[in-house]
Amino acid sequence: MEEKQKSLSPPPCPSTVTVRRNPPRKARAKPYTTAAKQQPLISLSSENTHVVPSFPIDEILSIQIPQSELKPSSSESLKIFLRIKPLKSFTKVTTTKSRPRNVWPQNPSKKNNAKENKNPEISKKIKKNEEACITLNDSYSVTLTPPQALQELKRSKTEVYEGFSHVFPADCSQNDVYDKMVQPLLEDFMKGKSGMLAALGPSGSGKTHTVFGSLKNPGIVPLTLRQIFKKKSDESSSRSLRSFNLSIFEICSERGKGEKAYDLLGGESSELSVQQSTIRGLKEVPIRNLEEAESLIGLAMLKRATATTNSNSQSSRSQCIINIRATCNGFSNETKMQSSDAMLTIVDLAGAEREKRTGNQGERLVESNFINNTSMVFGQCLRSLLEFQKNRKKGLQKHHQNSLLTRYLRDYLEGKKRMALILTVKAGEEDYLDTSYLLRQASPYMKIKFDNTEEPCNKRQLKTYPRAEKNKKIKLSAPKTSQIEENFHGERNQISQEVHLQGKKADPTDRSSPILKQVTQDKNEREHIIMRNFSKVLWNVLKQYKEKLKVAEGEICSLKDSLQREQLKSLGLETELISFKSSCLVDPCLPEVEALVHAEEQFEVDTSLTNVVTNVDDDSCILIKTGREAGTEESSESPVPSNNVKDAELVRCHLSSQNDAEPRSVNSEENVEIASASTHVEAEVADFPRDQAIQNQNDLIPSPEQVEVSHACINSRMSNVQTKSAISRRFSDSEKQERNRKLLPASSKSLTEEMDDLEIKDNQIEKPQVKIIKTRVQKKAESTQGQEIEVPAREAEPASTKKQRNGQKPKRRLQPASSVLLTREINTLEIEDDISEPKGTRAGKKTTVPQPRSQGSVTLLRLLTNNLQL
Ligand SMILES: Nc1ncnc2c1ncn2[C@@H]1O[C@H](COP(=O)(O)OP(=O)(O)OP(=O)(O)O)[C@@H](O)[C@H]1O
Repeated sequence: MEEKQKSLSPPPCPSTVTVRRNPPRKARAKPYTTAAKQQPLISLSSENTHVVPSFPIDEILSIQIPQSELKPSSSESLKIFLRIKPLKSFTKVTTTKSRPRNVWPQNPSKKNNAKENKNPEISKKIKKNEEACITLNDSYSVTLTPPQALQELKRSKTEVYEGFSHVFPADCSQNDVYDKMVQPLLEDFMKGKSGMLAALGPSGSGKTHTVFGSLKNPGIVPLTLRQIFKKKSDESSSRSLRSFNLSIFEICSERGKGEKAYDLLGGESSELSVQQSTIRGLKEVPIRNLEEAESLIGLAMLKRATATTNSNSQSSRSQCIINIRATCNGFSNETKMQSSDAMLTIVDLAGAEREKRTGNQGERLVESNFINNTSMVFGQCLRSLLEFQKNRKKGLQKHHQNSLLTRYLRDYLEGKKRMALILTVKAGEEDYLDTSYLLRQASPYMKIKFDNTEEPCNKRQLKTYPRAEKNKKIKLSAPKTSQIEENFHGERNQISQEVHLQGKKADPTDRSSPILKQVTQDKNEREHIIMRNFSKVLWNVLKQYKEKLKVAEGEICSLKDSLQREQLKSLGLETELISFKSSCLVDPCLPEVEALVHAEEQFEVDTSLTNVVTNVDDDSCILIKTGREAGTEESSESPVPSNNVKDAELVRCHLSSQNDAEPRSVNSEENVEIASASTHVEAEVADFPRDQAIQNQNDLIPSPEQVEVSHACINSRMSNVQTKSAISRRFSDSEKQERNRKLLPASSKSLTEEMDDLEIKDNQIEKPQVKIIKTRVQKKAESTQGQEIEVPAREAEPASTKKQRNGQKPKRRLQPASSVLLTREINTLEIEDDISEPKGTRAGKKTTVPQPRSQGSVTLLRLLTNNLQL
């Protein structure tokens, strides 16, 4: 009972505070944990009656139960060992470099002592290098302490790595490693179980040394071979039938392009074909004894790619894989060995290296990239397997596809076969980062240890600043006013409490307090920021609206443009409609004109030539009338109704354009109309026999009534002119031309050549009717042949003009504005010139001989001139 009570001593009080940053992992083996924790509880209950003993530090150290709990079980497929490289070797390298050539090797310790005496700086340096960053806690855990420089920067903390199968201290031997790490695997291998051994660590940390060793200190491979053949020799006595084969190959990168495998026991063409995880063509050399095996190993090492780097004078530049295959040819009753083959794989990985440290360049740099990449992938696979071992529910994350090595070792990295991994680390301070990186990646467990006494103060300092963080939260979460107030009051209370704690009496309502002032200022600043942000948002919204308005204005402008275009189109259509109407107005008149002409013929036959002239005058707006045919006689006896006379007049104007060949300059549309009208009258009058005109000269003197009628006719003509001018104002030049082709044929005299061409077309259209008229007029001319008398133009001045000169004004004096222009145009006309001016070629078609202007036309012109003058 006493022994039991002694063993159930009170729980130890730790000398240092260890804070676990990461929460306790569920994957940790719980049976150990619970057992370890239950034990102190029991002891507490049992020790209530006893006197509290003195603080048992020794016992604490002996009760490292958690360490034993982290010891992985032998059933786990992955075991991780740690080997610390002695610092001495690093010092040795340093001294070797400083050793002059052509000098025999000396005792290093003596040499160092001598140097220390000579140069104290060097001794300091060596001493400094001798300071280790890693210390062994026990056989399963180590503590990694950052260098002082990093500690000051607070970039790193002391880390405790635990859960290793075994930690080999710096002074351990190769045999220790073999015994603890290789022996169990070899035993299983000899029983027919495959297994793998791998060395992982930064460059120059002793992987190759651990795996191969030297002649003096043979490593895993030679020791294993020795053991194998030793066992074989033992078994040979017991008639065991087993054979072993050896194959060695390396995986390296070819100029950084890809991974390639080379057979280190093959001939010259040693490159191997790689298909996924299978390597084909690998030569397996049977090994019958240790000597053969060692020689093969030596041969392979010579072939293996190595190079000198800053970290290692003979650095491995490839991943080296050694396979020892055991083939069982029979069944041993003693060992119960299985008949299947077993493979023992030993891997010497190339060491990861930092570029800065190695100073690699060119090909070396490419190699180191490949090595680092492979090491990283291997480390990822390892980490996944470790996590999977802790918590199998999570599942295994697979990374093996990312490199040939991990693909080849897939079964091991997925935990399907047993694997023992030895991590080699350098213990120097300057190796801290490399070591820390490796241990974080490959150690089973890690703890961060806070032993800095300043931390509580820091935490207290942090505690005093959450106000700023609170403010930020408020700002981001668009707070309500009540929330802000609440926080504000909370802050104020907190501050008052703090002040109270400091021994000062502070009134929360006292705004003069500097702290409260600060709070108020903070609040104001916060409000200011809120308002500023709000105004920014508003400003942005306004900007957006402005842009939208601009877009809308642009649309309005485009719509306006399109509207104007549509209006122009409609105007064009309207113009076409009017022209079409006018053409329709002309065409129906043709039969009426024909009827008029027929009526004229009948009238000619029935009556004398005088009557014919009268009829012609009727048709031409009764400009020339005999006194007998005035008044009611015209309306009753005329075969054509008065309204039709106007239409006929229009047609006649149109037709008479063929006879108009006299070119005249035309200033406006109105002038063209009037000119055409006048020329038309002239042509009409000129077509009649001169003697007839002379005969009727006295009769041609119009009465006042006749003058009125003629005025009415002129006014109606003027109204036509006005409408045309109104139209001309509305339309473009091209439209005017088109319109003139239809409405203003009589202006051919004054039109340009272009219009003359158009007239030709018109002539072609109107030709048949014109011919009829011509033939009839010719008939008239034949009938009155020999009666022609040349009459001077001045003599043929009509009496109506004389009457006008005498002051007799016409009843209707209404004249449109365009008539002013017309008047000017008429005034410019020289009647005398017109009379004497010979007709053009076109006129020649009808009247071959140039004739002076008739008296009637002169009269008409005078009449027009007088009537249009203001
Ligand atoms: N435990 C040790 N005891 C004595 N010397 C060691 C030990 N470990 C390594 N060395 C020495 O350190 C040097 C570098 O070791 P090694 O070549 O094994 O490193 P490495 O990890 O294989 O490097 P790399 O990855 O670059 O190949 C060698 O000269 C080796 O003898």
